Amino acid sequence: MLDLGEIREKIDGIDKQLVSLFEERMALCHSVAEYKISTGKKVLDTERENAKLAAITKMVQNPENVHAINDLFSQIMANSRKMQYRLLEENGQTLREPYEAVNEVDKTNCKVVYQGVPGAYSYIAMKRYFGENVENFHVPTWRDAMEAVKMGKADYAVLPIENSTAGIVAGVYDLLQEYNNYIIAETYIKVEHALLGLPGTDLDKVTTVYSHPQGLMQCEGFLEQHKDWNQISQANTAQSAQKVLLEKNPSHVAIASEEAAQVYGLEVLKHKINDLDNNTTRFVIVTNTRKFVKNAKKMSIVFETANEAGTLYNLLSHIIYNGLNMNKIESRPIEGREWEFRFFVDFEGNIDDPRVINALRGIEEESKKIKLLGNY
Ligand SMILES: O=C(O)C(=O)C[C@]1(C(=O)O)C=C[C@@H](O)C=C1
Repeated sequence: MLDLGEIREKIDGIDKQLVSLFEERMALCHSVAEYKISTGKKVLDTERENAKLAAITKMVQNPENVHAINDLFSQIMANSRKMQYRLLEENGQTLREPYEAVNEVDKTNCKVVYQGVPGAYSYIAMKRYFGENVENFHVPTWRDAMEAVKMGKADYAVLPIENSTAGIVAGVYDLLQEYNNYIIAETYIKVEHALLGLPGTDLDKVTTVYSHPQGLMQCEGFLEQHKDWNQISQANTAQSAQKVLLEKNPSHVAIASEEAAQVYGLEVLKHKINDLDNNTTRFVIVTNTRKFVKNAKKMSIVFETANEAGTLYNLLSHIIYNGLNMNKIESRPIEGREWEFRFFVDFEGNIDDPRVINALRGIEEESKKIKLLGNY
């Protein structure tokens, strides 16, 4: 019977040599970094890495180890690159673009744009974030809102980005990628649908209910009790409320927010008729300059990868290596390129934190394209 203690002692001896050799290798990579700092040569040299892996594969004696050794050396070189990026940044060779640090979002002297009509959830998000009296206007589409911010017609846009039950608002993700507008803040609004009607509406006489398809779906349980009602979809919930007001027909009702009842002078016939209690929408506040609040804690980036095995894993490794907590990843197809994707990633961190700087540097160097969407 082999003695475990003895075997472990041998393993310890080998590990000692591995550590010492690894440190020797890293010291050489420091010199490589110095060379690259003075010559401007790129850190990632895929040709050299591939040649290295091929050479190493040839040295392996037991074929069983080929895969593991390739994996090991890929990791060793990845660590070498991460160390080199840190040195480059420390030597002032930064790829960072300047930004303006502000203490807080100026909510008083600004004009805000939102998509939809008064009483819509974007309207509610705007009022809750900027206050009741904020100067504002509304536009028909999210793109119009982005455009208004880009052209300086509004200082900020309020856009829905995800809902806790329905998932992401893909169109807004795509616009964030397309425009050079930046997220400066976010706000969460609990979606609470109410049943609205003309003052004095008799529920027994209702024939028709209007709402956005999501609104109808989210109140399925309530509508089950009124199977005889005609459910008619509208472009948004607030518009449904407006329709009830304009039609002046007491047998027509709408599912919308209580704010919409206020805006359109309707009566709340039933409060909180949504099936789930935890239905929340996250909104982002977007502006047209690279302006971030000083104590910002969340980074949002988007990057594109080559369609090759392991690229996403390698890019995310920069976030993990730097000890940053990644809390979201979404992929969206790249227009005009079949089966190629860009990835939207959120992680915790501030743009001035050296760990964030190092992670962004690594992704910038090793992805096809990266864009900072915001730090908020
Ligand atoms: O030889 C280089 O150019 C290095 O930077 C060293 C090294 C390595 O660790 O072996 C690291 C990164 C490059 O992609 C290739 C190789």
